[in-house]
Parts: sequence; C-alpha cells; structure tokens
Amino acid sequence: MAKEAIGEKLVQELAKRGGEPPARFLQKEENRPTGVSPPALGIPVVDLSRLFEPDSAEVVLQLDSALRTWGLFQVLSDDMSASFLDEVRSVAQEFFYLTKEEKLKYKNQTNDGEFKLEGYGNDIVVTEDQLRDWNDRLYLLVQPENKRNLELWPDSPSSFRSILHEFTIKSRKIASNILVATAKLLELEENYFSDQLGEDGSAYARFNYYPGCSKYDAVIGMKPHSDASVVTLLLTDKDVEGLQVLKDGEWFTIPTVPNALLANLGDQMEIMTNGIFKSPVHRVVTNPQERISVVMFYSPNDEKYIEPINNLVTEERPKLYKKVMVKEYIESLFETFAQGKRALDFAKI
Ligand SMILES: O=C(O)CCC(=O)C(=O)O
Ligand SMILES: [Fe+2]
Repeated sequence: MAKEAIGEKLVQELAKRGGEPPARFLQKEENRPTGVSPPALGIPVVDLSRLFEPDSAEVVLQLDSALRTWGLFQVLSDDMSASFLDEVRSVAQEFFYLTKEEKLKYKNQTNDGEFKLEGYGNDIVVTEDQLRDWNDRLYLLVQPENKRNLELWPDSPSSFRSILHEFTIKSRKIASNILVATAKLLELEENYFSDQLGEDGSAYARFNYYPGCSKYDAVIGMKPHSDASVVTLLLTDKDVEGLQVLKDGEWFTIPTVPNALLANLGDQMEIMTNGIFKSPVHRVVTNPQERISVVMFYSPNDEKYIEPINNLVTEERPKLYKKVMVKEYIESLFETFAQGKRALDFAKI
C-alpha cells in the first residue's frame, strides 16, 4: 500500500484548506447521521463522594440501572474542580493550535511510515478504501509511569505535561472508586476490578480534535464503536455536543455536563460481567464548529487474561464470552474498528 506523508492526511489541515471533504471521508447515505438525535434520558449525574455515604441507596440504584441499560453515567468529583477541567481543555486546545510542524514532532508514524499506537495523527489504515473519521488525535500511555514515552509528550504549551500528569493521577482515583462501586453492585469482593487493574494496569490518554466541517452531516467524527477498556473517563467539550450512544437501534445525544466526566464501561467490563453491564456503542457526529475531547482508557496489564467471572455465570445466564488476552483484545479492537466492525463480536461464544 502506498504510504502517504502523515502531514497530508491530517484532518485539521484538510479543514483549513476548505472545500468538500475528500471521498474517503464521505459516509454512505444510510450511515449518515440524520436529523436531531434526542437526548439520552436517565443517565444519572453521580457525585462520587455521595456514593460511599450511608444514605446512598437511591444513588446506588440509579447507578445500577444506568450500567445495565446505558453502560454510562456522568461523574462529579471534588478532586476535579471546574477550573482544573478547564485547564485540561485549554492545554488540549493549545496543543492542536500549534503549527503542523510542531505537532508532527510527536507523530504516530515511524520514519519509514509504519503506524505507531502512540503519538499524534490518525487511525491505522488497514485497507485503502477504509472510511476515515473526521478527527485527529494525540494518544499517549500515561500509566504505569515507568512506561511513558516522554519524547511523545508535547513540551508546548509549557504546562501540558504537568497538567496531563495531574489529570492522570486524579482520573485514576476516580476510576478506582468507580470500580469499587461497580464490584459492590455485583456483590463481588469490593476490590475485584481495581485489583484486576492493579499497579501494572495501563491508562492511555487520547486527545481528540474534530475540526468543524462544511459538510458536517456527510462525515463522521468517530465511527460507531465500543471501547476496549474496563472503564473509560471522558472529558467532553464544554460547549459543543457530538457524542451519541446507541440504544435499542436508536442514537441518543449525550448532554454536556461541563463540570462532570462521563464514565463509560468498556468491552473488558462487559466480558468480565458476562454481559450484565454494558459496553455502550457510541459515535461522534461532526459540527460546523470544532470540538475537543480528552479521554482516559483503563485496562489490566497487557499480559493478563480476562473472562466472565465465575459468580456471574449461571444456568440462566451461561457464559457469553471467551477468555481473551488483554493485549490481543486491544490490538484486535484497533483493526476491527478501522474496518467498521466490533471486536466484542469476535469474543462471543
Ligand atoms: O469525543 C468523544 O466525545 C468520544 C471519543 C471516544 O469515544 C473515544 O475516543 O473512544
Ligand atoms: Fe470511545
């Protein structure tokens, strides 16, 4: 396959040039987001500190129902002040506003043009006719800290690294608390999921930039997918909506709650809970104006295996998923995603 220079593929550069998006971005008529998707109702905004108080029964019930139906909820935490979340959004925006040359110092391609998971650029291209998403991203491993590839961490804006580090630490605390709450809902030992993640589990940060598009209804910001993670935390754009979730064959818009993070479960959680909790299929639609999001994905160590938890497999609910190796599962997700397929379908028994 001919290897294009990465700078020619950046969506931000295409958007700057204006005009029609190239054919490789144009969705088939039947896959285009049409009309206005109704808001996803019944997604609770959960104050994490309240979740562990003695009078939390009502919140716990709301959370349980949200995880069984939507697989997501909004989370407020004292550790993430509104001003700190704004700082995270702001360093993300400043990074994408750097010149192309500055950003390409961190490109997700080797000098031979091979795709790298980490760094700045676009998705892996598996087939030449692959439909492309209208976004650029910066993808970085943030935990375990000793595995960070700091040469790919932007040094501009100057606070980028320290803010990302702080966001990593605070997000991890929230993710761990969510995993404890989740285990309790299923009457598992409370550290069951947080132990799976352990000290050597991985966290990846993904900064998404969706340029505004003149033909915003003909392209897609991010194709329908579910995340490979155990759990994902998402800081959405403060003003511009775009994230949608699929339920019963219909797309619903996730309303923006400026000071909250959206927590969504990923495929590894659906596998471990034998399908009791959902890994929601979601997509991002494009707008006339730009949109930025910052996402944290949590997974156990690459070498671990996961499978449905024994206690959650019963006669009425037989085992739905095979045992999978974390590393192989995540790699398969990148490839299936590029082809518009779902990795979870391949893990089904
Ligand atoms: O930009 C968003 O709101 C969602 C991004 C997303 O789903 C992802 O990065 O996996
Ligand atoms: Fe996602």
